[in-house]
Amino acid sequence: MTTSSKSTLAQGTIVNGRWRGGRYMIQRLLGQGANGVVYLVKQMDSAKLYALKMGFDTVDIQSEINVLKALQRQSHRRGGAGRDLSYLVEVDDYSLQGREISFYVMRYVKGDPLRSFLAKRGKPWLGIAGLHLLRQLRQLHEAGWVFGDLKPENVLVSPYGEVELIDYGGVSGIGRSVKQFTEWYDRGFWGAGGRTADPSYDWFSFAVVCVHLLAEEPLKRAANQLPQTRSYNDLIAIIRSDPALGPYRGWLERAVSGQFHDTSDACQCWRELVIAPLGRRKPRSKTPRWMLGAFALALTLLGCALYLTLGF
Ligand SMILES: Nc1ncnc2c1ncn2[C@@H]1O[C@H](COP(=O)(O)OP(=O)(O)OP(=O)(O)O)[C@@H](O)[C@H]1O
Repeated sequence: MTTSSKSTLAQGTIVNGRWRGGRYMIQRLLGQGANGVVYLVKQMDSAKLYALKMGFDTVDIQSEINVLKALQRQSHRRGGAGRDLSYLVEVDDYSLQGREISFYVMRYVKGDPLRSFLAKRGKPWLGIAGLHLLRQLRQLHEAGWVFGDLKPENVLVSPYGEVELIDYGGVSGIGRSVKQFTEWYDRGFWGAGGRTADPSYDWFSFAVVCVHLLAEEPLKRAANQLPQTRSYNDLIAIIRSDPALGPYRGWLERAVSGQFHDTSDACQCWRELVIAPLGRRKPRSKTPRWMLGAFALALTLLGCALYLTLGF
């Protein structure tokens, strides 16, 4: 049905859906990955903004669409619980110079990739963002799926730390093989287990994402070793010794060794370690006033986000 295209479309191009008649005007390129290209588009009828992904390869994009549709059906059956029903908006084909290109339209997520979010807001915000991310994974796991290709670029974070997973191309049914992964976050790469899709595969990737964001240099050194010397023990050694990982140490060690009962348990443990420091903060002495002000503002923002996230 479809051939692939790696060229990008210019701003102002109208994408006409061949079968469903939807019309979308390209506003700008949002990003391009291995599987496709994603544009910010305006729906012509409603003037609403969406993200539109065109696949390079029909089979890959179709499997992504199938997962999103299955998640939507599951959510319908559960009366709206689970994956947001409004995420997948439309699926269609676009004719371009005699070729058919499959595309889907999804909610436009206004946010920063996890790494830029933390660079802007500060490393302590990993607590909030991580909790939102684990809740998303819990929903997915409870519905019978594993995300698979979890990495910082696939996590978009809103200014208050709410998280949206993007790129469902790596999602697999529990019990199947993980179909798409990225080396550093892959359990097999570290000799820490197989590539069967089970919730612990995502816990492992989530833990390496945290190590990557907080202790990048030692992770890079360990990952760059020869495959025959690189091992799960290198990860454990970093987790046990790197000071930046201190607050998360216990959780990370359990995650890389798959020691949670389920993802609900993983969420609960993470929630506890996010709450714990709140009772321990003391005002500092001899600190310039402007710094106290900035610190108070940052704490207030983090506090508001915590309040909204944890629902005190
Ligand atoms: N719903 C969305 N809202 C906003 N931006 C998005 C959305 N979906 C994707 N993007 C942007 O487009 C980029 C590419 O999207 P995506 O990761 O789905 O492509 P891919 O080809 O599957 O990538 P990969 O090579 O990581 O598999 C993302 O990094 C992100 O910046």
